Parts: sequence; C-alpha cells; structure tokens
Amino acid sequence: MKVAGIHHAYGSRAVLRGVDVELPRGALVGIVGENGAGKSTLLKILAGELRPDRGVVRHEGRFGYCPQQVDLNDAFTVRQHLEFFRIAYSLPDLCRAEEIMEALRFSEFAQERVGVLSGGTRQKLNLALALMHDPDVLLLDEPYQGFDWDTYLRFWELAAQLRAAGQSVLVVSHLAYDVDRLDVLWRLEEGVLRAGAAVAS
Ligand SMILES: Nc1ncnc2c1ncn2[C@@H]1O[C@H](COP(=O)(O)OP(=O)(O)OP(=O)(O)O)[C@@H](O)[C@H]1O
Repeated sequence: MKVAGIHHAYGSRAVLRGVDVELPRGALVGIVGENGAGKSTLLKILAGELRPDRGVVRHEGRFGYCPQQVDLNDAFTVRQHLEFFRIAYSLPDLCRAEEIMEALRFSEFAQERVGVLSGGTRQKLNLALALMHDPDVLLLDEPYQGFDWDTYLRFWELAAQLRAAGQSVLVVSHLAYDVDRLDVLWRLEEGVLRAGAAVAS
C-alpha cells in the first residue's frame, strides 16, 4: 500500500497537510501522534472510509481495518459476528477466526452476547474481525486499548507472526512504548509524517 500527498481538512481546520507513506510487505509500521493529531483521519482515508481532499491512495491485495470505535451489535453473540464477517469475506469456515480467538484467549465467549462483554473482550473481537480473512495489509487504530498486560503481549506476538507471514501491519497509537517491536516509526505532527523519536507522547 502506498499513499502520497494526502491533504484533509474539516472545515477550516487542516488536519493532514501532505502525508506520504508506504507500507512495505512484511513490515510492522507504527504511527504515533498526540490526541487530535489526525491519526484516525489518516487511517479512515487509508481504509477508504473517508475521501481525502487531495492525494492518492493505492491498495494492493486484501486489507483489514480495525477502527478505533468498536462497531459491534450488542444483541448478537461473538459467534454471530464472526459468521456475518465470514459470509462478507466469502470464507469457507471459521478456522482462522478460531485460531485468533485462541491466541487472544477469548474462545470461551463465543456464545456470549456482545452487549455483556468487557471493553477489552470487545476489542479482541474487533481485532479478530479485522484479521480473520488473513489480509495482506492490516490497518489498526489503537488496537490494544483496554487490553491487560498479557493480552497486550499476545497482541504483539500476533503482529510479529503476521509480519513473518509477509503481511503489512500498520499500528496507530497515541502511545509509543514498544518502538523496538516496529520496523518503522512515524510521528504525525502538524499534518505531516516525520521520522519518529522513540519516546512516549
Ligand atoms: N468528522 C469530523 N468533523 C470535524 N472535525 C473532526 C472530525 N473528525 C475529526 N475531527 C477533528 O480533526 C482532528 C483530528 O482528529 P483525529 O480523530 O483524526 O485525531 P487522532 O490523532 O486520531 O486523535 P486521538 O488520539 O484523540 O484519537 C481533531 O481536532 C478532531 O477534532
């Protein structure tokens, strides 16, 4: 995936002022930035959810998108969500989804209604829905929000496995703790991407 010259404004507020970024195959890329820096805006543009005012977004292969706001239906069970997405992705079965549930340790909630799940478990499901079709490019907006420490570590194990399998993974966060896990770190500042410093924001 490659994007070039992305500009976006909300009314008179220019949020992105010429963003260029490339996600190489098999790379784990991080984008950090302060609250309101424009990270979610950039990810929505990369995912095709928002049209930029200017610039080019070029996709290759399948992609998965895990938005910051969990978009789940409280009345349905975890399993029903997986089943809806299985059909949407045209997958023959839920084997990969079940592997991800095991990896993130939430298989036991398969029959639970989403409305009764904890915030962290909802986030696990959100992640599983973005991952279950083995995308070539994975866009993750604050993917570990609400995770406990063990789950946070499992998340990074999973991300490393995806990278090893040749997938491109973009992690966007306002926190940059674990920068040594990344191949590339960018900082979104004043509407442009700069080479990131390895510090928490
Ligand atoms: N739909 C919208 N309409 C108007 N302004 C918006 C809209 N969405 C975002 N903004 C503004 O654009 C700026 C960037 O927002 P964005 O959500 O992209 O930032 P962020 O870096 O993801 O922030 P956070 O870390 O708090 O999630 C903010 O000032 C926000 O208020």
